[in-house]
Amino acid sequence: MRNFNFNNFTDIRFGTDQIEAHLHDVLASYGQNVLLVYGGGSIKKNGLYERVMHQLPDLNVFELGGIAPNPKVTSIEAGQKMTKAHNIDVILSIGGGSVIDASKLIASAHYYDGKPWDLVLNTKIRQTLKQLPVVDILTLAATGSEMNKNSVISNPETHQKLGTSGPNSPVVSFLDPTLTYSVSKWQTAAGSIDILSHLTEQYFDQAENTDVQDGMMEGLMRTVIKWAPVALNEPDNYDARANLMWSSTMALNGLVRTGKENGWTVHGIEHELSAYYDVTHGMGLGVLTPRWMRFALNAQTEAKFARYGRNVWHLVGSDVAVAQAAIQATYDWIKALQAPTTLTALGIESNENFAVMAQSAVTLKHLDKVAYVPMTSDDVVALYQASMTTVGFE
Ligand SMILES: NC(=O)c1ccc[n+]([C@@H]2O[C@H](COP(=O)([O-])OP(=O)(O)OC[C@H]3O[C@@H](n4cnc5c(N)ncnc54)[C@H](O)[C@@H]3O)[C@@H](O)[C@H]2O)c1
Repeated sequence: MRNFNFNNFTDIRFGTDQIEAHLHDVLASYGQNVLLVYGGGSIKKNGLYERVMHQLPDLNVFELGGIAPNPKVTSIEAGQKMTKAHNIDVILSIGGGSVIDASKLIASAHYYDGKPWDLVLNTKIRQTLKQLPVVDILTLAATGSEMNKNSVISNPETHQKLGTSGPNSPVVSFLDPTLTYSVSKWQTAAGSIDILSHLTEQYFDQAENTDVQDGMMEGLMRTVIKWAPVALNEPDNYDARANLMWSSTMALNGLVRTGKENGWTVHGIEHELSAYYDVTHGMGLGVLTPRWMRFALNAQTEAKFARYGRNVWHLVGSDVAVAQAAIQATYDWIKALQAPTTLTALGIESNENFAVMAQSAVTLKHLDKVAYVPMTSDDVVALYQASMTTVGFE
């Protein structure tokens, strides 16, 4: 286990009716001027917007809607202008990971006079800046953005989708599972796959003997595997939505990454897919993960894959048999969520960009050094190529 520092100051308000009980006072404690950030407008259709505004009659609420999935840097620029123009005291972010990610970067950009993309390219600058407080109301269980410092921002002009980390996570996060009843089957599946991927990325890691973290992750993985199909079939099953929501937060609030090397191989490779083809993040991960597992299984890693098979999938048998069956079980679970199982099914018809995407993933994520099983750009091209068909899995 590596050395680590761990703290997380996000105040979680989990469950129903927390918005009515606390939202007003939480926001007012930071000031009168609120920037409300949201996405495509589903909050206006499902009544959440009215419900929130009803709580805030005495606050000055300015609105920035239209944050797109895979949020674009242009939205951050718009938010930066608004926070400065209206002397914003606190950001209220309502949505999934895209909206919360965008809000956290806007919160930093408020204290910066240059272009927000500078802060993505150079996280060190961002770390020296103050950050507006971000209060969020989570509407989709997936990313853990509600309790971490990360944002992932896209720049379509440069074909880049990059992670950036701020000094603070949201100050308060409202997690009401009932708000996720309206999440579509597609997004429920994508979010659940994202949660599982966050866990496998941290579980299969160069640091050894991290039993505290691995045991917690096995429990979280079993939870997602159990409840995602239930949420898909019964969208308003509270227990399913509650377990998915809390596992998404716990998977990426920093707790289980402690003491790890944190190679995050598949995310680096997926970010290139989203940057070039704007695919749904979780769906890209769902296609790549089983193929990456096949790549990563070797004599050195077999015992860890067998542990995954026994403790997560309840498989029995020899190490090699359990390891292979666990990878197939991962693929079958993703398929059963009605998720695409090939890049072709995600609309990627040609391999023309694979070489440049692979090179970028290896360079940005140092996949040749910190990955669980180091990868060259040729390995990544082969992974993209293997993800074009179901050969080996069907
Ligand atoms: N910050 C992090 O640590 C982190 C981790 C992983 C991924 N990400 C990033 O987060 C983004 C993905 O976020 P996401 O998976 O939460 O999805 P999202 O925020 O992009 O939302 C996906 C879609 O679901 C809709 N939606 C949201 N809530 C809904 C609801 N209650 N009912 C109906 N529709 C709803 C949105 O309008 C949107 O169209 C990607 O850019 C990804 O790279 C961030």
